[in-house]
Amino acid sequence: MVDLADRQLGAGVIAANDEFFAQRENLLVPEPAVFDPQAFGHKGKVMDGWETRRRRGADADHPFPADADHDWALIRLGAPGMVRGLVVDTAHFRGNYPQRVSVEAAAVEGAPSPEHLLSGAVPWEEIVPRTPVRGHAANGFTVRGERRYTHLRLNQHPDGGIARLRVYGKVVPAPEWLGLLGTFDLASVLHGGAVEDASDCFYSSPTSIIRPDRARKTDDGWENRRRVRETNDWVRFRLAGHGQIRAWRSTRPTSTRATPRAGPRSTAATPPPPTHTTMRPGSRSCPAPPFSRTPHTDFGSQRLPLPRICASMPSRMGASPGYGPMALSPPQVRPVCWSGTRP
Ligand SMILES: NC(=O)NC(NC(N)=O)C(=O)[O-]
Repeated sequence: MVDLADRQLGAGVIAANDEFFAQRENLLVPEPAVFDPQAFGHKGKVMDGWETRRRRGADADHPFPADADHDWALIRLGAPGMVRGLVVDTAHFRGNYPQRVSVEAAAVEGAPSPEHLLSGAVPWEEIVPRTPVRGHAANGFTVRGERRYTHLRLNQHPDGGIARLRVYGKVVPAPEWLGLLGTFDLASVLHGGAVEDASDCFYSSPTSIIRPDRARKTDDGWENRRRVRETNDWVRFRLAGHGQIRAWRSTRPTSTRATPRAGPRSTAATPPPPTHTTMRPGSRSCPAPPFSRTPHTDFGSQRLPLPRICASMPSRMGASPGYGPMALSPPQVRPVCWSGTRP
């Protein structure tokens, strides 16, 4: 699945009501959050995340925050789509994480301002109800529903700090936009292409090679582990829809083949990946969602690509290992149990 809130797809945190201790933009930094125990600034502990000030009540007669008091951040998704899962990562926020979080979502085309999004004219739907979270943990939520969203509102009740937000889902571009483009990259994640499977993801995810941005360094690409065996490494892509191939292009080391041999689980005679294709407006077909409709608590048991890819990236994930399990199970949204405990 794709992180719809990936900064490299164009996602951004466009507003927040408060960012006293740490800036909202940190929420979408691609790398794991870091912590320097010696780093203190004029306001307090330097934190890698979005952290608001502590709330108090309205006056001496009401010393504590009211039930409705909360802090919020507005996120523009890099690509519109259906949200399947969220990770609210409170890494390194051990005493200053929020007591509860909630997430709302809306679909507004174009580039709406924060003022417009908050004006009351935009209908927001709650996709994660107010739910207690753990500190220094990756708090995972499964989201069900077929609605397509462009923006999220992340709320912390009543205040606190969150290191990272990841929004996993399926890209659903506007059909009118694809029709206007005419010829476009049918494999691109921005247009709904996705990686279905791959022979190896040891160093990095193969989704890297269908991202719209240019690779800047080696780990911006797909790299498998080095070994000798009977087959080449392979990736199976799901294209955005049926299309007429005009051209295709790949950037690869010279020793690899343009037409990969089918891997053990790939479809036979897989053609080379198309990149520039024409799609007839309205011809796009959405594949079945990767989540089942039954409640579940574990991404892994649903055979989702996320943990499999993460699990096969020990060199990267090793930088921030361990996420505590959660015991909460609200009706529509279920926290995901992750193995291990943060050090
Ligand atoms: N040590 C802290 O984290 N203090 C406060 N936060 C920061 N960032 O200083 C707080 O508790 O809100």
